[in-house]
Amino acid sequence: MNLDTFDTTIQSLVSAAVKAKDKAYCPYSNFRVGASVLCADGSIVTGVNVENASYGMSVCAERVAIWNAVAQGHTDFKGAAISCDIKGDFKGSCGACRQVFAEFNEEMPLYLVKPDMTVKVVTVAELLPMAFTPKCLQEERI
Ligand SMILES: O=c1ccn([C@H]2C[C@H](O)[C@@H](CO)O2)c(=O)[nH]1
Ligand SMILES: [Zn+2]
Repeated sequence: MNLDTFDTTIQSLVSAAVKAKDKAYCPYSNFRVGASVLCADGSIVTGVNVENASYGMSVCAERVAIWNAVAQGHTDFKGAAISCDIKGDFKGSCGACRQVFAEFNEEMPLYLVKPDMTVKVVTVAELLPMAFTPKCLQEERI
């Protein structure tokens, strides 16, 4: 979908993810990712992937965005946008990030953004069916 299909809030969310990508710290993969989350009060918080010489310590843009937002007092998320430089088919977030999104809102729309600024919308539930969420811990147990 074209960006002008969306309302101005989502356009801002998408633009924030694309702009954030410039700050990605990815000297090992050279794979830049920018993410943004839309909070219930309308604020937008961004993240980038942050890599490390100890490769396994690297973290994705999506989780940095969520963690930044939580650190700023937000836990009610209405959507997230993710921008990377892949020109081909849209790519969904990694499994770890899907799980972190599901913690807060399984129905949350994710706006996947390609370099030509076309957007695909998928929900967290579509990317991570049967997620283990906080509700699961309230289920009756033996
Ligand atoms: O959805 C994704 C997939 C990968 N990465 C990062 C992790 C690593 O820094 C680089 C290559 O995997 O891209 C993200 O930030 N988000
Ligand atoms: Zn990830």
